[in-house]
Amino acid sequence: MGILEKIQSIQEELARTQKNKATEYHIGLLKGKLARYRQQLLEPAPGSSSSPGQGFEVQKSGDARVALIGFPSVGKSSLLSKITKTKSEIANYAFTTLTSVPGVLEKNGAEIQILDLPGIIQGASEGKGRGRQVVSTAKTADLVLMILDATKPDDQRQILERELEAVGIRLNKEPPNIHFKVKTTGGVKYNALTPAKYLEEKLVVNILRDYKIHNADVLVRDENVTVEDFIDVINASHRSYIKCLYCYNKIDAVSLEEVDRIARQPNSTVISVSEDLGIEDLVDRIWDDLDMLRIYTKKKGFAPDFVGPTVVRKSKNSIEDVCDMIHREFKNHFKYALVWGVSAKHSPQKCGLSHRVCDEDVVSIVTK
Ligand SMILES: Nc1nc2c(ncn2[C@@H]2O[C@H](COP(=O)(O)OP(=O)(O)OP(=O)(O)O)[C@@H](O)[C@H]2O)c(=O)[nH]1
Ligand SMILES: [K+]
Ligand SMILES: [Mg+2]
Repeated sequence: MGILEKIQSIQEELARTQKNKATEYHIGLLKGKLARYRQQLLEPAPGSSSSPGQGFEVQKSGDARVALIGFPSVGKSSLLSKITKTKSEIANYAFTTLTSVPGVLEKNGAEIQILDLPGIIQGASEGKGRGRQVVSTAKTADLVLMILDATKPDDQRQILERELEAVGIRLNKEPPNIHFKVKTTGGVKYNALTPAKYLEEKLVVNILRDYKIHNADVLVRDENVTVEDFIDVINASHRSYIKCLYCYNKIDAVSLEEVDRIARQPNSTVISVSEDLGIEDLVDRIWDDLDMLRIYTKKKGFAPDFVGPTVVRKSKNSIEDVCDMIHREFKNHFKYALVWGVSAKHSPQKCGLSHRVCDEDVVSIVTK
């Protein structure tokens, strides 16, 4: 049996197995196996030079990358052409775009790379069309902008989510709170801070056995983690936790009531590229979701540079991170930093490398 058939047979078994307490354990094992085969599918076949799991090779540029993911003809290229200076071919037939087309969105002095991609369809992650390349490219993004057609049924979103999940992308989710470490001896040591509701030691041990892991520490820190979460932790090196903004295009073609309903869904925004509706809001949302901070650097005796801010992420916002953004060598010559703005207790505050900056702080780095 090939991997695709194995995957299919497990999926069929999962579909016909009723979910209840008695089958929970068996379902857990099946899910572990399924994840293992899916992973194999994404890896190049031994001896082959091609690597099916690879994305389109587009040089990363700017301060962040946003990938446009969606079915054919939902308006991905129309949007790219609207918010960047790049023109990507637009037409009313499916699969107009056949490769990855990068454009640059300028916002708040930052440069955000927007990647227009070919449309994907159900089965993309298993290699239908350019699908696998597209979903693999999505993995490299800081934000997935899922473009949806407001005139189409709700299930379009779920189908796309499943395709992204199949290649290990987890949308709008934090990594599961499980400590996991593979060891060389000692067997599997399972512990939970409070008893896990959906996991038990025997299942954990047997899933690990299927992965040929016989020695490991497992500490469950959150009672709500699921079997899927545990499988994700075993496969952590192949998982990407990425924010997703759901963007419904073509609202010019649906009723106001429908627009209102869609706009109220979580992480969702509504636009019409052709009627120029909601575009500014969308760009603001992209900026917010990328969690970027603008830092204005200042040389001694000069006014701060308010035109070309140094951009850092909220999760990497120490003075050390700011130094790294300016120059690789910078922190080696670092003496102290002067900081003006929200993060400073007084202006300016003299700070070390670990000080955390806020949006629009002014920073002056003093070197040795
Ligand atoms: N009614 C309406 N049509 C739109 C809107 N935006 C784009 N379109 C039309 O939708 C069709 C597809 O647009 P594209 O930008 O080529 O779509 P795409 O998602 O890039 O398509 P592929 O590259 O084939 O995957 C074109 O005929 C556009 O003119 C919109 O806001 N409203
Ligand atoms: K199209
Ligand atoms: Mg296109």
